[in-house]
Amino acid sequence: MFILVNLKTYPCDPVAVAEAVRDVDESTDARIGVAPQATHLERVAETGAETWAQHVDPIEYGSNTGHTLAESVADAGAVGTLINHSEHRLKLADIDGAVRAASRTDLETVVCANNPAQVGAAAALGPDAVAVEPPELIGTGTPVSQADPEVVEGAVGAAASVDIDVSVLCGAGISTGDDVVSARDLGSEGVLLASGVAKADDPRTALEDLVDPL
Ligand SMILES: O=C(CO)COP(=O)(O)O
Repeated sequence: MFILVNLKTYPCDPVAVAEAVRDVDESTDARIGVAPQATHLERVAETGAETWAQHVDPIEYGSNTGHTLAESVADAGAVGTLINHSEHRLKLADIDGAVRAASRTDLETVVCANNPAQVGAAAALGPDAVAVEPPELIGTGTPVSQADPEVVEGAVGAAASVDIDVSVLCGAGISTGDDVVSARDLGSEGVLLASGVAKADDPRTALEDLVDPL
């Protein structure tokens, strides 16, 4: 299972979380990555944790003030990027452009989607993975794998019917090892989560709990 921790803009210490991600990753068969804010990418990558960007724009080098260039996040040490997170939605053409921008510099891509229909559309753009996250469950602590198992199974089916090589993650409300196991049982190859780690009193313990049953 791939556990990707999105730090959003939560007021946590990104380096401390990254060090916990690095250490817990070494203690488990699961793969763990962390997606800090763009300004923290370099410091996070220097810890040795698998580092992801939260977003890249569908642009090339040039006159793009305020945008995020795939080459720059790769230079900062990121190995992958989220695209089209529910809190950073893009138009379909821009999702396509962002996937291409990431591919230019060999960043792994996870395109987020709200539901199975969007997962099918996202999978058709050729990312490495899609992540289904019902927006109404994000940040609630109610795990998608329990509250809406059909959406996870539907996403797995939708992606497989378009491109069998596109992995499926799920997210929203995931915070325990049991949630991760439920997600796996529904066919998900990983989870995308945020508050369960970023807002935990002790992110390291939260990470250890997440991988414990795997
Ligand atoms: O948006 C999410 C991960 O990208 C999910 O957030 P929560 O884990 O806080 O529900």
